[in-house]
Amino acid sequence: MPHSAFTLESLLETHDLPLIIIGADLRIVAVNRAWENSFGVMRQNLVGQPCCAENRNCRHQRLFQTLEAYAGIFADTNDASSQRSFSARGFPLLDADATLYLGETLTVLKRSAAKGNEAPAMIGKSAVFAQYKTRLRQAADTQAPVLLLGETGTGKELAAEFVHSHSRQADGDFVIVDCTILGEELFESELFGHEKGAFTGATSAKKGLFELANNGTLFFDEIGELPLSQQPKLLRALESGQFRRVGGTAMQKASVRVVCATHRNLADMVKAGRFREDLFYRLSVFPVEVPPLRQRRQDLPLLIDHFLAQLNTEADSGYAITQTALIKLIQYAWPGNIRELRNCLQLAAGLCQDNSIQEADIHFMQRQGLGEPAAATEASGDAHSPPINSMAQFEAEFINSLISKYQGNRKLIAAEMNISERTLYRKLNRLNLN
Ligand SMILES: Nc1ncnc2c1ncn2[C@@H]1O[C@H](COP(=O)(O)OP(=O)(O)OP(=O)(O)O)[C@@H](O)[C@H]1O
Repeated sequence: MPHSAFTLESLLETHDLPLIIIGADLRIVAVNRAWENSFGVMRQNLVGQPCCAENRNCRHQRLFQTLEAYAGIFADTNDASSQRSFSARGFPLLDADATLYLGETLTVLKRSAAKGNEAPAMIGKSAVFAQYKTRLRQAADTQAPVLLLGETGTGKELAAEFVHSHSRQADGDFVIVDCTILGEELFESELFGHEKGAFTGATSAKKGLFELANNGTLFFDEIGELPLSQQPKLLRALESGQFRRVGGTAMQKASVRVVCATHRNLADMVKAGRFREDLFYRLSVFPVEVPPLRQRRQDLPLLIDHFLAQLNTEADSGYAITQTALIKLIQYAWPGNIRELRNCLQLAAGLCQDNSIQEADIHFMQRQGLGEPAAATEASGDAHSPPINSMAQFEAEFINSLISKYQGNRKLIAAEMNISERTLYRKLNRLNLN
């Protein structure tokens, strides 16, 4: 296999969301492992297959016609019995020969307890981790809304699932609301549902995420991104437990446990007038700080073993790590936390010879806006931000020019950059352009 193709495969694997690549003939070109795991189908049974069971007029076909990136919440039409829905982001991709493909990432929104889905294991034994886990158990025992505060990649989504699976709602569904895509257009119809004919394209009635989470947990991921204009609507629904579907007259009821997460300082956002104070108090009854990986460095060997074991099972292989490579991993500050550690090991496994991960196979993410990879000099505490390097400055200037060009419309900016909105969102955070 040519080296470049091999590296691209590795890059596909560093996406922790299910990712699918579709060709203009509406057939599947590639999927990553997260996709195989989420849908329980191996890639050899997928490549070459049609993208959708009924692929006339599907969202993928529309992208090839309009070349416009999309984001929205869709039901799993390939397996209607699963009642699964997911938030999908599609974006155009061009290869070196200017052939057009479609990339799509999915977040499965509803994990059904009825199907015996257990929350994935939370690994850690350090004192900091033990304290944190105790706090999560306490949070699970109360009925109060929980607010998870922590840096990117620290495991907030995993913590939310932990709270759900240890709470009285454990027999209900765990439903994720991705606030980074809930703009003004989508908010009400996705959260509260809509009736048939409520707007163009509403060809049938649809339940909203509140209804889907009835008797379960509604997890608002990145709650700090919820537009100010939509916040009163959410507050009203949470206070009363009632809402109306778009285009409907009847009041609907849903009993949901609310868990939110953010990497932002919501209290500062309240002071700056960017987050409603009443909603902040409503959501932050039980705050939980999610510790960054550098504050629980003792857990690194355990986490490394865990991810290597995962890779060995998935690839039916026997990866092992050398002592010097292990030391290199332990000395690093992990600004991208557990997600960065997992991606780093995945890439190293792809690059190493004879299944033995050496020091040279370990590559840390170049963090635009944060200078060189962070060596861990402090045992704990926050990573300092070195001066912005010139590459990051160049990238920031480029993105700024697109922000002016498209008046801040993230969908259009992401499309022009050939990246997903989620990736754009992470770049904006890293470069402090939000
Ligand atoms: N304690 C843990 N043990 C094992 N895996 C973990 C642990 N914490 C997090 N992970 C893994 O790390 C990855 C990132 O976790 P997660 O998506 O929950 O982070 P997050 O804080 O929600 O990130 P973001 O703020 O960027 O959305 C996931 O693959 C998750 O399974």
